[in-house]
Amino acid sequence: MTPFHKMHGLGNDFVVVDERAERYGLTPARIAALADRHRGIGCDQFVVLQPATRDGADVLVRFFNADGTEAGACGNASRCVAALLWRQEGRRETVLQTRAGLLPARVDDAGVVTVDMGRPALDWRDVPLARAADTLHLPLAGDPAAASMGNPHATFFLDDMLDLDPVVAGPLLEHDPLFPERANIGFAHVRSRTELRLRVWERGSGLTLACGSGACAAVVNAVRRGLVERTCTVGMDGGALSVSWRAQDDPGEGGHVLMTGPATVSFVGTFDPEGYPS
Ligand SMILES: N[C@H](CCC[C@H](N)C(=O)O)C(=O)O
Repeated sequence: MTPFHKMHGLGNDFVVVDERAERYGLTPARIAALADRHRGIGCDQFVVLQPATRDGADVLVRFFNADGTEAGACGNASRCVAALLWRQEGRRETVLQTRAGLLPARVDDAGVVTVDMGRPALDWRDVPLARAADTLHLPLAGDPAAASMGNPHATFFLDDMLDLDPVVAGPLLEHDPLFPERANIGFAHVRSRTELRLRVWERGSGLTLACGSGACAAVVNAVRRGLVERTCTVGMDGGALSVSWRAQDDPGEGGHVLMTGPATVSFVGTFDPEGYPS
């Protein structure tokens, strides 16, 4: 049997499996079956811990969406992994090795987690887009902006959150040919110079209660457009994150995006991988 932790960050929920000591034969098909909310455990993303392979990293973290596809970043799950390592190993500060790079994380006395999500990528090639375009104003109806936090995000800025329904517009935009690797689609409303409202249709998982990398991308894109200050509260259906895009000349974290918020263990359990299609 394979042990797991069921966790969430503001309701964006995860199954976390630790493969640092043993591999469990987790194929994309098996992951998708385990992520299924009726036939499996159910989660937005499936998170696998493996031994770090880079100097300076404490753990390699891989993120898989509910459809079994692997993503380069997952902000909410990154906070959850940092919180789990704190609970299990007593380490407040850890470095997560992800496809987006090495992400330093810190758990404070109240159990609130800050992850340095690194620098956003703003060039069309790095989002990526299928052709050259201004990532501040994509050639799409609704004039979204795009940025990568190690995963692709398009952010729409709405006068009213009801102007676009994420459940209707999200899947069409996720699969737009402009996004060769698909995209996470953010629907944002600027409440003030320091507050955004956001809903995200996530690539490979659909509408989630919160999206950490999406909150980071939304703040980056809003700052680029001059809509907000560099430190913002991002309110999502599941709750709020604090996101700060450090100025380029900031000592130590210049140009990095810091994301702060909660991480929760819901329960622990076990499953038999052989009981799921490989
Ligand atoms: N669906 C995303 C991965 C999870 C992102 C989200 N759960 C977060 O907290 O950042 C993608 O395919 O890039």
